[in-house]
Amino acid sequence: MVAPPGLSGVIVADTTIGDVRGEEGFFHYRQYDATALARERSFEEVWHLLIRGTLPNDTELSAWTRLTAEAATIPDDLAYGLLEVMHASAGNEPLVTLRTALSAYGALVGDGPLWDSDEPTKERAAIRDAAVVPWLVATAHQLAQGAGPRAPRPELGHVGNYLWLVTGSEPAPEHIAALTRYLILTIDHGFNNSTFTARTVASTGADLTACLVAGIGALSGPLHGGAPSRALDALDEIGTADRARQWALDQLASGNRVMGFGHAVYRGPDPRSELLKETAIELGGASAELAVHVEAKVVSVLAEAKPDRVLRANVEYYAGVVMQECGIPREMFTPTFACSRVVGWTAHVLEQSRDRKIIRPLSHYSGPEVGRGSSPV
Ligand SMILES: CC(=O)SCCNC(=O)CCNC(=O)[C@H](O)C(C)(C)COP(=O)(O)OP(=O)(O)OC[C@H]1O[C@@H](n2cnc3c(N)ncnc32)[C@H](O)[C@@H]1OP(=O)(O)O
Ligand SMILES: O=C([O-])CC(=O)C(=O)O
Repeated sequence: MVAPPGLSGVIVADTTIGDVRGEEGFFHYRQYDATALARERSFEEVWHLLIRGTLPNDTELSAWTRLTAEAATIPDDLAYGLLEVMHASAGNEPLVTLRTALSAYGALVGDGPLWDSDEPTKERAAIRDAAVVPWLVATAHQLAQGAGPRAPRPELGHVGNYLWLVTGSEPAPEHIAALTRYLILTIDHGFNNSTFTARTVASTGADLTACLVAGIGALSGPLHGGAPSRALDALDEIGTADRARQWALDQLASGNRVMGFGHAVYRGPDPRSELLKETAIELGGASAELAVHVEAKVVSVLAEAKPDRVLRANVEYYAGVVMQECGIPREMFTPTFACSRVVGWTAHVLEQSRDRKIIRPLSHYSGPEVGRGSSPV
């Protein structure tokens, strides 16, 4: 059996974490509409849902909030070694420093392979790694600016604390609300490339941090998580709405993809893009207005160029506009995405680790003919 290119449309695992129904333009976490969760719930509640399988009641939420806030603090005896590594990587993009720092943190903590761990140990590692990523990301950014790390402010909640760590200012309630929506919308998304990557590593029984570092690597590419800053760069380049159509035509004529458009699974609107568009408009600002105009022009140019494919704005398009309005610098867009997706990766890694079957497909050899005994001489 030969799978289609990119494994498109192939089901490779069972999951109870969530799903994307591309034809319907719908996705869910566990048994809840993910966009409803993004409108109504806190990040901590959805995190609990992904890891423990249920939305928490008040008592569970208090305990979970305490647990995750404690896990977000690097123990003093490890902080020095970790900061040494991060300083050495500070000249890189924050996402590169994140993957380096998370790997170093995993090494300092010294978890064993998932294969040998019991469920409570695996869950502890999952919470710890996901909790610490926002601080690592924000500190990577601080070090790249030649500044020192900021002390976490857990009383602001997971999202408010992240905004504080990145911007150094008291976060506005509307920015916390907007970023919460974005972060909940991007926690998980079926078998996207980075999640599949993390699960593939998990299927070998490797340690949990190794799975997450692999996921970060996958997320860094422009076709996956690396698009929002490029989408915003494009808006800057376009400048005014009247230039959008020609700009899009030029992109296609040069063989370029328009970043923030198209999707591997959605065959109509991406529901995340619709909610983020609403959020961007609520936040106001010139970028949102321009983005709305440009979206319409780009969609019509793509429809002319690819009449047999519906290519719409994906989650990354308005993500950049929302993050910019919240005061997050452009080089921090993909690292901010990593802060939410790490929760999805950990849920998937825990699930995959319960299935003791290694993921190992086949390839079709298409080189010169060869047989037993073929040798270079
Ligand atoms: C969180 C996320 O990862 S969301 C995705 C973020 N990435 C981007 O925004 C990058 C731009 N978009 C893309 O590159 C693609 O749409 C992807 C990677 C998201 C999906 O890729 P695929 O599943 O291979 O796309 P799909 O099969 O729908 O492509 C169909 C055709 O449309 C073209 N196409 C798809 N997206 C775009 C785009 N944004 N700009 C121009 N052409 C496009 C493809 O090149 C393909 O053309 P072909 O038939 O001549 O080969
Ligand atoms: O599902 C995908 O292929 C890409 C995506 O939107 C995501 O990972 O959020």
